[in-house]
Amino acid sequence: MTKVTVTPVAFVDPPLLNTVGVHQPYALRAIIVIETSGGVRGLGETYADTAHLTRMEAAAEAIIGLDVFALHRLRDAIDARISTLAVTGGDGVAGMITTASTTDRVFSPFEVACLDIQGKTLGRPVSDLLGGRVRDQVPFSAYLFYKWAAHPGAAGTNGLPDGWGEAIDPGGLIRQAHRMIDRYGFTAIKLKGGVFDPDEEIAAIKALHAEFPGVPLRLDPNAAWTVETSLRVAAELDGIVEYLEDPTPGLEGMARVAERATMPLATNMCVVAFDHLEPAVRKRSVSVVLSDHHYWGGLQRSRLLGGICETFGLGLSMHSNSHLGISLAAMVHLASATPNLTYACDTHWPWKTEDVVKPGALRIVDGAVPVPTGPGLGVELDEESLAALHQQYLDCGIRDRDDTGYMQSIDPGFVNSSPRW
Ligand SMILES: O=C([O-])[C@@H](O)[C@@H](O)[C@H](O)[C@@H](O)C(=O)[O-]
Ligand SMILES: [Mg+2]
Repeated sequence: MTKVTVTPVAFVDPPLLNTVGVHQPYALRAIIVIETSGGVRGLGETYADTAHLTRMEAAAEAIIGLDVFALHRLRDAIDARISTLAVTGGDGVAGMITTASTTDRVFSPFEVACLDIQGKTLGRPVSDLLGGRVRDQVPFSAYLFYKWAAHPGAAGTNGLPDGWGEAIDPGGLIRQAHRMIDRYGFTAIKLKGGVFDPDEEIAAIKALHAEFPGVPLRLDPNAAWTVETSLRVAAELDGIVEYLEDPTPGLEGMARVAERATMPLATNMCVVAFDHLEPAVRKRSVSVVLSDHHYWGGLQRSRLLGGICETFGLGLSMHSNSHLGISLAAMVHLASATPNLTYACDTHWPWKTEDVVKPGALRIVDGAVPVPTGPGLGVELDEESLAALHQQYLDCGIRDRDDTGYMQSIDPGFVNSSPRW
């Protein structure tokens, strides 16, 4: 590779509520472009928090000259370079996932960009580099959020409603679900919980169950509940949710809930790196791992995770954060080539209105994304959009995702604590 660029971008994001606060008016991402001496370009996408950007920029310099097929050497070079940096933090997920491997998180978008180049060079889709597709469409869930109608104007945006409307009760969530399902045809529903008292969230899930009978449901409070509260919610939602995601913090707490809950427990919080797998299996903390190539070290290492889950009889699903089209393409190629990924994946895709890739390559039809079959990732960078969203990054003033700080700027009494109930 002869040139590697890291470009931070910001895109408009609605006021989606979660247990640590509320999404800021713009979500941040970094776009990686790798170029070879032969003029082939590969794309990657990752978080853009300040500390992460510092590591990415250092890594980008360190890998110039390496072969895009030498992925082990690439990871070693990145590991060696970032271990010399005196930066901390920068998880890009508002403090919800802090124990993932820093090397894997930094390596991931470069690996994806290299696979994009490999695919383009060979004339094959990335899914073929991962063992080939086992499915031509990748199902996703309707990812519902409690939300406000608009960002408060004083907080730095125009305060205009985003079109989705307010959703702070079961009626609002049902309207949101109908809109999302009408538009995209989703056949599974996930609700981001941990926002309101658990009884209100139980009522919301029961209302969704009544409105969409037979549709698999999930509730994810991001570890907002104690073990006792988790068990109470689990008993109420027995036979209603296909899994309960991160009800309570930590492997120990999850194991105590798992012992008595009737439904599987899933996580993208207490098993987020390879060294968490052994204790999680030993303690029987979870039965489903939500993979995420952005912090599991890219697509090849996510396949390794899939193999480990298969070996230990763990289910596999896929986690999401606010993202753009390069990430969705990578998620779709990976999911298409992972036989044991049998749950509908998560995506924040419906919540965004801007992108850095040209439209058309990715779409959600009948709740699933048809896997791109062209060479590489199958998405093309839109240079004008990249420049515009980079300018938006420069102008918006946000440099780190901070859902808690933003919430406190609106509600000074808000306290971020886990567990909250
Ligand atoms: O977008 C959010 O607010 C989510 O809460 C996200 O940050 C989580 O990482 C994620 O979707 C999850 O499943 O925990
Ligand atoms: Mg989750």
